[in-house]
Amino acid sequence: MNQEIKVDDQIVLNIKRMGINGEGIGYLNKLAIFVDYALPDEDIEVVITEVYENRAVGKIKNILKPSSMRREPFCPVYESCGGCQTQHLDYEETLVQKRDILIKSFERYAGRKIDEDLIKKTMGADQPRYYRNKASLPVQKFKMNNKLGMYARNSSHFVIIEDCPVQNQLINQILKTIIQLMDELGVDALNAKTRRGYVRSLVVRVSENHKEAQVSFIMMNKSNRLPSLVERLVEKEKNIVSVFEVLNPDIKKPGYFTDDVKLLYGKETITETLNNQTYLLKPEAFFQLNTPQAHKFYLEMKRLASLKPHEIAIDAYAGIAPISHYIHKDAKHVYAIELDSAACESAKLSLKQNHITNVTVLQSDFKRALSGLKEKKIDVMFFDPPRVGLGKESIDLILEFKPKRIIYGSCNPSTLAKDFKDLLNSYHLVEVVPIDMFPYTSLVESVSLLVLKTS
Ligand SMILES: C[S@@+](CC[C@H](N)C(=O)[O-])C[C@H]1O[C@@H](n2cnc3c(N)ncnc32)[C@H](O)[C@@H]1O
Repeated sequence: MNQEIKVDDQIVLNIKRMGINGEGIGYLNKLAIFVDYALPDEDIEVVITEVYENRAVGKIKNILKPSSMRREPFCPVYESCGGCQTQHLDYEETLVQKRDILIKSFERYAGRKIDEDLIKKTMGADQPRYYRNKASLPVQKFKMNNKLGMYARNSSHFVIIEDCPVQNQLINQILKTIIQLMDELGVDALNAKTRRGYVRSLVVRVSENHKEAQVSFIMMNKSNRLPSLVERLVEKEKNIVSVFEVLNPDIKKPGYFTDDVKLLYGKETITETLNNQTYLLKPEAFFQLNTPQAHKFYLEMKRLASLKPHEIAIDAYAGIAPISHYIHKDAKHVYAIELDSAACESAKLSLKQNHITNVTVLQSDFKRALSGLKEKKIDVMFFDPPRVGLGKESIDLILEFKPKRIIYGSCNPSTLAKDFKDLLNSYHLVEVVPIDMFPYTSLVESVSLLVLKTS
């Protein structure tokens, strides 16, 4: 336990920077103190709530000198929900802070000095609100009514949400209609106390450019009234073209989808168009949550790669293979590697629909698929892994292949910087472009170009 400070102490703190979860960080001597909703340059009166060996946590008691960038949050449940972390900061300034988070992560984890000029300005969103094209939200029955909500950060407290201002408005409208129909027809949400009820969560995805909607009911128990609800729903909400029922009775299991998936209405996929190419999205398959920003992300990947017509590329952690779609014309052949079977199915359907013949989809774990490509001369590798990053074993394998260029799309600056630590022994970092994929959250997405060092 730290000797300098204890729980319930009140101190005045000058906030120096923003942390990876959107909190303000100030220092008492050398001890970092993390304060939610505090902003860089502010003087804050803080009450200490937690103390550890190398850090402490505090909460704002009083803002003595507010930042000129402080703004009124636009969501009524901003603080209790916790889904967004930076609504109290001017949007343009959030972009500056995201670049800074990348720089600080490189300083901390990359094991060498990285020239800050290589890290470009964050590409902001033209429409930073109403951007999420998919909502996955729990529902609960309270006394007479069903309610939609979200569990507060690190808590089982259920925060009721009526309208989410970072979610596509069509999703908000569809969710409201579903809740009304659940009340009317007695298709109840799970009651957390009695464990009675049917619906655990609702997943709604919309395609921005076709305005098609797909609804998945994640069910604790089957309800024989669900088919009538769906009939009424699609009558009221004409954009819905695909409805699934997913049976997921194991309350302890995280996630939404199981193998027990049944199409109740319409088609298996919804259609999205990006860059004049059509994607067919199954409900379980990963697709970037912010469609216009995803377009910028893929264009940056294509630009940074500068592929040549004779080159062979790998699109690793491919999802439904949007990167392959964007780059296929520039390359001789692309291998898209993806673990999830629904995503691979969507990828194959989409490639066929777009008459693309020089992309092979390999449904496999990345390392296993790459080991199987030892005979091929891979020139360029594209990576877009989940938040855990690539990790040492994958990097060791990549270094056996030594592709000429690596394009690394990342949604986590810490794991990106840790992966750079090993990669930068053999590669030059040429450019990093942060892209604001999740406005008003602390999440930092980026694309980097690494070029093989020549001896
Ligand atoms: C961040 S998403 C990126 C998807 C895609 N590049 C896009 O932009 O839509 C990461 C993907 O990696 C896949 N994945 C996770 N672990 C994997 C592994 N070990 N091998 C291959 N793919 C994996 C996930 O199923 C997911 O589709």
